[in-house]
Amino acid sequence: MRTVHSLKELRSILKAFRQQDKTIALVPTMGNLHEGHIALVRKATEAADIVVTSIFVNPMQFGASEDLDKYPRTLAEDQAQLEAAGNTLVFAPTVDEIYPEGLANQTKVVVPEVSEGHCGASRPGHFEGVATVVTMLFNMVQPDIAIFGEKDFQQLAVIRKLTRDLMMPIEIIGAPTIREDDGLAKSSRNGYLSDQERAIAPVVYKTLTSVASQLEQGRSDFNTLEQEAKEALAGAGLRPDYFNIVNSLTLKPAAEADRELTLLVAAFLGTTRLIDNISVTR
Ligand SMILES: Nc1ncnc2c1ncn2[C@@H]1O[C@H](COP(=O)(O)OP(=O)(O)OP(=O)(O)O)[C@@H](O)[C@H]1O
Ligand SMILES: CC(C)(CO)[C@@H](O)C(=O)[O-]
Ligand code: BAL
Repeated sequence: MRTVHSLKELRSILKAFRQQDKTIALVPTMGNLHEGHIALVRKATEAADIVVTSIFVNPMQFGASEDLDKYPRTLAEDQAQLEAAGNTLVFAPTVDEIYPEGLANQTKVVVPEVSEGHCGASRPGHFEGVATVVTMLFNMVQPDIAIFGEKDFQQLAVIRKLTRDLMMPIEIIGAPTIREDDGLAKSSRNGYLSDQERAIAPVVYKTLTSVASQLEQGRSDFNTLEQEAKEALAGAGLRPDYFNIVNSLTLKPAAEADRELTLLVAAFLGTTRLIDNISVTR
């Protein structure tokens, strides 16, 4: 497995693979890899000949008061896990390589509708940053396939729409959320939790599954269910950011006639912001 830091090296290696008619899968990450990321890489190895994993903590998607500076950077450990999972190439560029003219002068990609609400409302500019860097990664790697986790449900919807709207010949594959034994979705940010917070964190998934089963049993008073879920989170010591029951495709508030629903949640535990979701068919 090779690691490259420059676009020039990346392009020259990929050109050789393309000349051999190899198919390429891209797994974009911000590093500090865990089993959730590795599941994406394994899926990629089944779907394409060559797997490129990018590791880039993208400053454009972080708000001014967010955790850009403290976000864990663990390249050596990440490389070892990727090698074991059958990854071919790691692309770990510097910020200057990606934004040589700085962030203020950078052309941006805006994805309407699905970027609005939920994390888009709580993290203004976040999905613009994600859509921009993912578009750039797609142009740099030119993959046949790209794999993203369903844990970031709204992000996956944003990327599906941008790929469709910009006519990119890339198949987007979503992969299920990998969880700890107690249900907590694996996330790099779980590492910020104190022992006491870590013990409380599974309440997020427990609340999701409880609301999901009530929907399956026929409840459709969505606003009341959302309110009850936020109260359950607050009662356990979390500070709910949002708990929204939405149409799985549009991410708009659920309507009585909708059959495919997704429950989207974000909540703070101390200073750590956790997100999760679960989908229900009724
Ligand atoms: N538990 C998980 N199961 C499946 N996919 C995941 C999981 N966690 C992250 N991913 C996916 O891995 C890719 C890279 O995500 P990222 O590097 O932000 O990881 P993360 O652990 O979600 O970090 P963060 O704590 O910053 O949200 C995304 O497509 C994301 O959806
Ligand atoms: C897709 C992504 C790598 C873009 O920076 C990031 O948002 C992430 O890790 O989910
Ligand atoms: N996992 C999505 C990346 C972010 O929170 O910035």
